[in-house]
Amino acid sequence: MAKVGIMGAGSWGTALALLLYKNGHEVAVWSISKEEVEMLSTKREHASKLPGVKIPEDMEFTTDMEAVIKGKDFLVLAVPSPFTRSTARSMKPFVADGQIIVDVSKGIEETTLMTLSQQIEEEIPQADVAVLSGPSHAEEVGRGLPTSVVIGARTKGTAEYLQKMFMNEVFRVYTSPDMLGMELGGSLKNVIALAAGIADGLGYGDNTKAALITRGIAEIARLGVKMGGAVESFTGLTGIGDLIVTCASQHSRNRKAGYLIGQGMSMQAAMDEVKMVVEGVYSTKAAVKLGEKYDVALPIIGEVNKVLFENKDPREAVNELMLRDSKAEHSALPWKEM
Ligand SMILES: NC(=O)C1=CN([C@@H]2O[C@H](COP(=O)(O)OP(=O)(O)OC[C@H]3O[C@@H](n4cnc5c(N)ncnc54)[C@H](OP(=O)(O)O)[C@@H]3O)[C@@H](O)[C@H]2O)C=CC1
Ligand SMILES: O=C(CO)COP(=O)(O)O
Repeated sequence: MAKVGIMGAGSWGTALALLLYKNGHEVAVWSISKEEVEMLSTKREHASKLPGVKIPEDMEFTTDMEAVIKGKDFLVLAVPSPFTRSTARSMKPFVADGQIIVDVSKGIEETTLMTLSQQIEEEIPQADVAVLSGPSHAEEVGRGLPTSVVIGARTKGTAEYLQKMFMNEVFRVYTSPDMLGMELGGSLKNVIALAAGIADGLGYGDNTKAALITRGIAEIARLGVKMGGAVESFTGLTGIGDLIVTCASQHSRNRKAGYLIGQGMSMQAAMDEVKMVVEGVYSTKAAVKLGEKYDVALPIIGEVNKVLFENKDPREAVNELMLRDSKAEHSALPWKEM
């Protein structure tokens, strides 16, 4: 049995707290919000985010960060990506040398273009930082539906230790040394999921969605491989796997926000309506900057950026994608000389 501290009591933090508790670990959860701590401690259910999922009486919720960090075998960081750096900075004084922090959030910092693990390593240099990613909606993990994810870490030892801690008969965990590829896949898929939602909101069909998913992963992999990620991370659970679930699922916040935008809502109104974090909105600008920095064409991401931040009509964005210069799908094989 391990002692685990969870930082963040939103849907993902709570679902993972329950999973680790069921695996026999002792779990304490920190939230920045007094109201959230009070609600979870008394109601023993996250009614708005994980309705119907009971929280055990002996799972502690608190705003006391030090108490949740000190003496824990590992920590799980599950706050929205715009708050990863600030939360890590507040955690730093309490984190022991070599203490493991598993980041489970998905995003890229717009100003520095750093992944979340890079930000945490910068803020808490004494920590052993790992990541968990893959197709895993909290609503389904909370209900114990079969799910597969990947743990990425600097060392095989940490990855395999965490694999053992998280894995059970409905939660299958693979390991990977490619933290960069995993994190790029996890954050960039949210931008494509916004596009898929927009297409749904416009009333487009399955053909459109399949094209967005397929050309979207081509974009993500092109950039990710150029940045040093492994192609297998983009063709695996943390790439195409997470992209499929986010573009297709009724649970996806990014797809839902995109849907509302496709129906005519402004970006801000759509985010307010979703009520939970819509990470793709934050990752879009960072993705555009990464495309420029690494000189990689990102046509779908570029159009999402214009729809979100330049009030471009989504129909016009789709038209432009359809009418780009004609080209070959790929150049993996040479043409035959006739
Ligand atoms: N939900 C999911 O299915 C999955 C989510 N993820 C990722 O996990 C991360 C968290 O998502 P999720 O749990 O859904 O988000 P939620 O919106 O459900 O919850 C976020 C939590 O962070 C808290 N919070 C708000 N502001 C701050 C702050 N300034 N500092 C620290 N904490 C703050 C929120 O408190 P309050 O409620 O008071 O605002 C809430 O407890 C995201 O990066 C997401 O992409 C990854 C896989 C699955
Ligand atoms: O990353 C996720 C599932 O793997 C969650 O996606 P959303 O944030 O769009 O709900």
